Parts: sequence; structure tokens; C-alpha cells
Amino acid sequence: MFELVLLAREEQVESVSDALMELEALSISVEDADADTPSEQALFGEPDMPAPKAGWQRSTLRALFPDESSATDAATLLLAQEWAADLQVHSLQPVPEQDWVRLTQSQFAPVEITPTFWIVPSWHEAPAAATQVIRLDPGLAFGTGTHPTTRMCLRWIATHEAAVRGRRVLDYGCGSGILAIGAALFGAAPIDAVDIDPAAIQSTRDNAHANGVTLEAGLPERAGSPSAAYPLVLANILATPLKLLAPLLSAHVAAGGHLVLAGILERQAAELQAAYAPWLALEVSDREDGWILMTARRAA
Ligand SMILES: C[S@@+](CC[C@H](N)C(=O)[O-])C[C@H]1O[C@@H](n2cnc3c(N)ncnc32)[C@H](O)[C@@H]1O
Repeated sequence: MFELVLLAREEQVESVSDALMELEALSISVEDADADTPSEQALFGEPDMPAPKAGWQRSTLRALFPDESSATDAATLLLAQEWAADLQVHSLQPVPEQDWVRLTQSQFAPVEITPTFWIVPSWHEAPAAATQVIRLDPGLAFGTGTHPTTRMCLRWIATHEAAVRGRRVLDYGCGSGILAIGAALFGAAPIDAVDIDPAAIQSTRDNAHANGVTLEAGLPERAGSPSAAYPLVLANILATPLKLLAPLLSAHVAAGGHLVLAGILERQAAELQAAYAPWLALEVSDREDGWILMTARRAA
């Protein structure tokens, strides 16, 4: 394969990407050309904050082509366009053969939740000490266990078995279904896992099947009427949707039941407490890398 690397101005990036696709590039990636320099620009804001910029001032576009002639033709055709006249060809070079599958797999190692509870990709052996294992590979939906918010929820499940075993559970914003599957491994039943993203719903069903656990996955309506009560409600989303969902999620918590929320930054604790205060008293019960886990229990 051959890699064509171009430097483009912000206004050119979209047209150049479209043109490279038309010219049958196998893949295209766009990076800040000024990354790791004093001119580096933040493109995305903090979670919940508006994106400060739509694109970088100067971008590096990397396009892969099957051979040298298709990469050279693409560069020549592009530079012949009037609007692309000041586009810079940074390099055009062969890409060394690699075992891409092995390289990708090597980036996903087993994740420890507790010494005996692990998330293990399908191509790895489970650690000898693991008695509970979620088998999960990276896919389209969020939730491989590598994010602190997911890990904190799973740790809560693993350390509150009495609140999980034999209990009806709602996983709201299930992504890959990792929390629902974790709850199932610790004896929860029945389990409803819901998400607004159809790809997440499918992923949850597939992952549940691969782990041999039973759950029902669907759109949020699946959680039934707002008064359908669950002894355990898990929701790892983000602070803004969690605040909007406060009345609904609180209503789903049964008497004596637990609410476990993640996706919240340390500085957002007070706003979440205020949003849930009419129904439940949230407390910070775990923290990792600037993220916090907030939990509450409804009086029995
Ligand atoms: C951060 S991921 C969490 C995935 C998984 N539960 C975990 O802990 O790793 C958040 C998920 O919530 C879903 N989501 C976002 N807003 C939602 C909403 N209002 N109702 C239901 N699901 C929502 C997203 O589609 C995404 O799959």
C-alpha cells in the first residue's frame, strides 16, 4: 500500500477528503498539522460544552492507496484543481506490511475490575484468578471497559452483590451492554437494557448472547411506563442527559432500590445533586481520573 500525505487549509479539508474518496482512497484520516506544537488547537470542548472550533487551521490528511500509481494519480489530479492549487504534498511513500489484526488486538488487553472480575477480549486467555469474566471485543457501541466511567459502574456491581443478585435491573444507555452483562454475571434478573442508538441495542443483544446471559434490549420505551420500578437502575451517559433524565430515572427506582450514575466529571457533582434532589439524595461513591460515580438509595 501507498500513503499520500497532504497539508490542507481548514476550508479545503472537506473537499479534499471528498475528492480522495472519489479517487478511491482506501482510507483517509485527518489530524491537526500543528499537533504537539505551540500552535496546537483544541477542537472539542469539555463534555457538555460546545465545540470551540469546527476544524483545525492546518490539517494533515493521510490517504491510503492500494499501489503507487493510484496514489500518484490522485495527487496529480488533485493539484490540477484550481481550489486545491495551494495544497501541499507532504509525502508519498510505501506503507510497510503489517499484521493489522494483530496490531489492533494488541491494543486491547484484559481489563481488571476487581482481582476476580475481568473484561477479556475474545482473543485473550482470561487471567487465572478471574472467576467472573465478561467477554467483549471493541465494536460500534461504547463500553469495552477501558473507560473509567464503565469501570466504576462495574466495580459498584461487583462490590454490592446483595443489591444485584436476584434483582430486576435497568441499564439506561446500555451501549455495548457491558453493565447489563456485568449485572447478569452477579445474578441480576430480569434485565432491561435500553439505548437511543439502534447499533447499541444490536451490540447489546450480540454481546449478551456471546456471554450466555439473558436480557431484553430495546429503545428507552422498553423500560415501560415511568412508574415501572427496578431495585437497581444503572445509567452511564453524561451529565447533561442525566440531569434531563432525573425525573424519569428517579421514578424507575423501586422503594429500597439503588440508582447508580456515571459519566459525570468531579466539578459537576453539585449540579447533579441539585437535579435529583426532589427525588433522591445523590452522593459521590467512587472517583477515577476526574470522573465520579454518584449513587443514591430510595427509602424502603
Ligand atoms: C457512555 S455510553 C455508556 C455505555 C455503557 N453503558 C457503559 O457503561 O460503558 C452512553 C450510552 O448512552 C446512550 N444514550 C445517550 N443519551 C441517551 C438517552 N437520552 N437515552 C438512552 N440512551 C442514551 C448512548 O447512545 C450510549 O450508547
